[in-house]
Amino acid sequence: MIIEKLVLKDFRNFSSLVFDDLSPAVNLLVGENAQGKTNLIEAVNYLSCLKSFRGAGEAQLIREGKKSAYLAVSYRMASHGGKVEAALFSGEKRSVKVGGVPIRRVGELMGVINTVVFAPEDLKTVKESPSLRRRLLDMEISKIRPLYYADLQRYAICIKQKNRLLKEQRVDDALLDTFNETAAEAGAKIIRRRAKFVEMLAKEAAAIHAQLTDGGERLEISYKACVEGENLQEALIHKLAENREREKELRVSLIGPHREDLSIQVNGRDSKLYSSQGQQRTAMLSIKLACAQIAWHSTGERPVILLDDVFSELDISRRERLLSIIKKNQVFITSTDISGIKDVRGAKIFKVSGGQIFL
Ligand SMILES: Nc1ncnc2c1ncn2[C@@H]1O[C@H](COP(=O)(O)OP(=O)(O)OP(=O)(O)O)[C@@H](O)[C@H]1O
Repeated sequence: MIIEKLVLKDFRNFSSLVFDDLSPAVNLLVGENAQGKTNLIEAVNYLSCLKSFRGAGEAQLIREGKKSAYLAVSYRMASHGGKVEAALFSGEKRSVKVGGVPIRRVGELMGVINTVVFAPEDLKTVKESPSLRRRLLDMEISKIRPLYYADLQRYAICIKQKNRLLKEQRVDDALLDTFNETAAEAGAKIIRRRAKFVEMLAKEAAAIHAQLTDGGERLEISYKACVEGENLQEALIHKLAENREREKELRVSLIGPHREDLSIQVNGRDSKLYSSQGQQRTAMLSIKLACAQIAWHSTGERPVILLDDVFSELDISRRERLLSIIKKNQVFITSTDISGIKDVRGAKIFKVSGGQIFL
């Protein structure tokens, strides 16, 4: 897919922007620090999932001193084109439209615009808590399987209610059984999808990582679920029954996909504990590019790739290998330094300065 036009009004440090001379290949957004480069790719990404990849809330996205912000992208795919727009208001509910029609749930937007973003914050996914690795899986699967998002929501609500019950003085066993049944039903679907996705991810990411490192490093990814086998739902029911007393004693839900993790190993060792910062960054980049490959295979459309400040961390040969991997996608790359990237074939260079763009 190709983003043809981005319109911003009072979004972050952009008061008013119509950005419509985009390249269908590489777009280099170059400028000094704090000029609005990341804000631009944050806006494109926001319209794909209604979340800021920097973890910002809606209030932070609205230009300081203003009460509302507006963002819109027009896109083109092989079969059709369309428009996604969002209006954000301080203290009021946002309004989101796809093709001019308001949507009520985030799930309705999933997969409409597919982007894969890689930003310095992504290093946390390797280094920090399992919840970030689960979030990566869940976001990427939702983009290609919008129904998965509904299963996740159903499961999350169930676990929240179950945890509330487990905190009560006297736990109603019949109610606990009901929650466990719902958790097993939705949980089994989540585990099945995650396991299948990670199987593809492991293969794609290992190949990309070998390419990026010129065969110098080996990346292995795996997902260890709490249950395995043909009938995951039944296995999960049994496991929950086995752990019922322990859950009651500890007053928290311990078993299920909300407690699982993705293992990321470089050269046979846990990347979180043993890899250098550069190795972790390359591992994460390989994982994100693999997600883009999977999205392409699953939907027939190549996602838009958003790379925030990635070049400054890569040596020239890794930059060149990276560009050859993503050369068929539309790409947005932010950088403070034009040297070393100005010769990228087919690239359009935009200067970003003080919330404005110059060609
Ligand atoms: N809600 C907001 N209203 C107005 N300005 C904002 C808002 N949020 C962020 N900014 C400003 O936007 C500017 C640009 O931020 P951005 O992160 O896009 O910079 P950048 O060009 O990517 O810089 P760097 O190269 O340092 O990463 C900053 O000066 C920041 O203070």
